[in-house]
Amino acid sequence: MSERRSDPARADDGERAFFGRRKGHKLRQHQADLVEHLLPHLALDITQGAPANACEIFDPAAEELRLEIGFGGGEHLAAEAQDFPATGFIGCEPYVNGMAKILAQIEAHNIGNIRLFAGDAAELLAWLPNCSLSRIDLIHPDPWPKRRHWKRRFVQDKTIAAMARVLESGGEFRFVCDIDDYCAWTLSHLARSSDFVWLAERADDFRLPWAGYTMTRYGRKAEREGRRAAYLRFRRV
Ligand SMILES: C[S@@+](CC[C@H](N)C(=O)[O-])C[C@H]1O[C@@H](n2cnc3c(N)ncnc32)[C@H](O)[C@@H]1O
Repeated sequence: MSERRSDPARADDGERAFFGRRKGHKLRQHQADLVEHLLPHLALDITQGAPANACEIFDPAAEELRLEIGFGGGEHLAAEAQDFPATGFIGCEPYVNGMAKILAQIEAHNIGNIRLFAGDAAELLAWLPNCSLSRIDLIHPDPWPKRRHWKRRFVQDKTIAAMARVLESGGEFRFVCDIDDYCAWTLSHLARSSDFVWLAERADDFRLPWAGYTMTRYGRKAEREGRRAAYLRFRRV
């Protein structure tokens, strides 16, 4: 992974450094065409103010709005968007090769209820109005397993507060991860937030995916390598 030099510990004045990679292998011609010609129609421009009713980023306005952070190849995002056509979905992914993949699925299946942001989800969260989302999914986030890199994990007190601000009351933050330490980290960070409650009542509530869950590329990789994912659901109180 390419890394910025700045120390995220010093990015403490409201700014959060981004550490993922933005580019991988060269895009095929059709993928490059989609990024050049289709993405501008679907991309959110966060340099402009958000509409007071964020559902109006869709025309006609969506019934509700959901966000998937770091959608990777877009398997889960594309499936959810097709299963819930009245819901508007924002997919956030800084990695251009992932962006090309979701654009190909949007084109192939003529999906009309996805908008995209090709940047850091923390910036997108800051742009969204209060109480604008019914759900946020963070599926197999970059795990940053080394202790000195934990501060690069997406789940931090600040991003939890940002998610709490944009989620409506009763909305959900859903987190899927196959790295035990990151699951424990997320549980302990969410536990000390008064904005969320963990919804698990029995082990199967976090050991098994929720109904209708679409496995992602990283989920399949974890299974192949013998790691079991946890499926954590938190409700915004
Ligand atoms: C391990 S991959 C998982 C991809 C996909 N969710 C899956 O399960 O296959 C993590 C993804 O999160 C993206 N990512 C990392 N930091 C991010 C951030 N700050 N905002 C949005 N996406 C981010 C990466 O580009 C990468 O595609």
